[in-house]
Amino acid sequence: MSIPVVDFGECSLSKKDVSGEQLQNLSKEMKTAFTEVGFVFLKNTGIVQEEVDRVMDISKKFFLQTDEEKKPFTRKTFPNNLNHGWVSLETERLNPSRPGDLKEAFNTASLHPDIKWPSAEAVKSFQEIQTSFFHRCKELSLRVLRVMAHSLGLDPEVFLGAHRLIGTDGNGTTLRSLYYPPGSEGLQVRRRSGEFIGAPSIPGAVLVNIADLMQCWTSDQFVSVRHRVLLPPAGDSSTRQSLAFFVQPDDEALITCIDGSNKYPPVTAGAYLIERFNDSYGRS
Ligand SMILES: O=C(O)CCC(=O)C(=O)O
Ligand SMILES: [Fe+2]
Repeated sequence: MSIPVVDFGECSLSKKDVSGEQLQNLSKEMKTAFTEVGFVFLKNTGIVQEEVDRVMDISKKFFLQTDEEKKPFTRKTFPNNLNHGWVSLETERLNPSRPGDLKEAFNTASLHPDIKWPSAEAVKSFQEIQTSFFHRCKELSLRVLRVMAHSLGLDPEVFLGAHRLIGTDGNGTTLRSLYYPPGSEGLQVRRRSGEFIGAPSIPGAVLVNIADLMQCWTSDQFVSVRHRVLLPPAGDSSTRQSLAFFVQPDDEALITCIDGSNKYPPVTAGAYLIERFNDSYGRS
């Protein structure tokens, strides 16, 4: 059993409008993936491998600089957005019962004009590349959110209405470039049966993860499942890179179960995110 692959061509970014009728089949396939697995690969999204490679390349150039060169861009030093910036090796701990994660990251969380961007010769186009890819991911995410609502028979605005501020400091959405030291094995996703299955990357495809807040919002109709990147086997010397776009509702959006139940208490998206940061970076 592997992660479902769905053709998103009907809603591709290369198409201007999407009619309700075209959403029918797509919605059905996405619903199955999100209710049974929690992850889905989307093909033909309009985001192409060349764009992804460009972001990967410039990110790698950033990571290959010395820690001294990266330090001025450290996360938590940007007053208008505390999640923006560089996360050094072993700073984050996504599983609180384990040591720090073996990875570096760069979070593009703010597009505010006051943000100081890396500008050394090797990474000159860093800002332009990260920013334009952020916008592409934003557009795709809005389309995915619309299909999600459609698939549950809901008003298309139910999720979109809470994602009006992506790309501003009133919304926590973040493009993360991740860089793992040599040998980290690929991503694995846990099935509901408990076994971990591989999620080997498909060139040109986008992997969508429901994640915890969306599970709460949909009252457990969509499932959020554990996933992990394993430690390297001894002797492997290749590094691993990935790009993750963490879509967040607007900070002030109140997330309440869409079925009207009280299965999860209402929470604003901003408060929820701060709580999760405290879990993975330590309370401050
Ligand atoms: O690197 C990956 O493939 C997955 C990263 C991830 O799941 C995360 O950063 O939350
Ligand atoms: Fe993750």
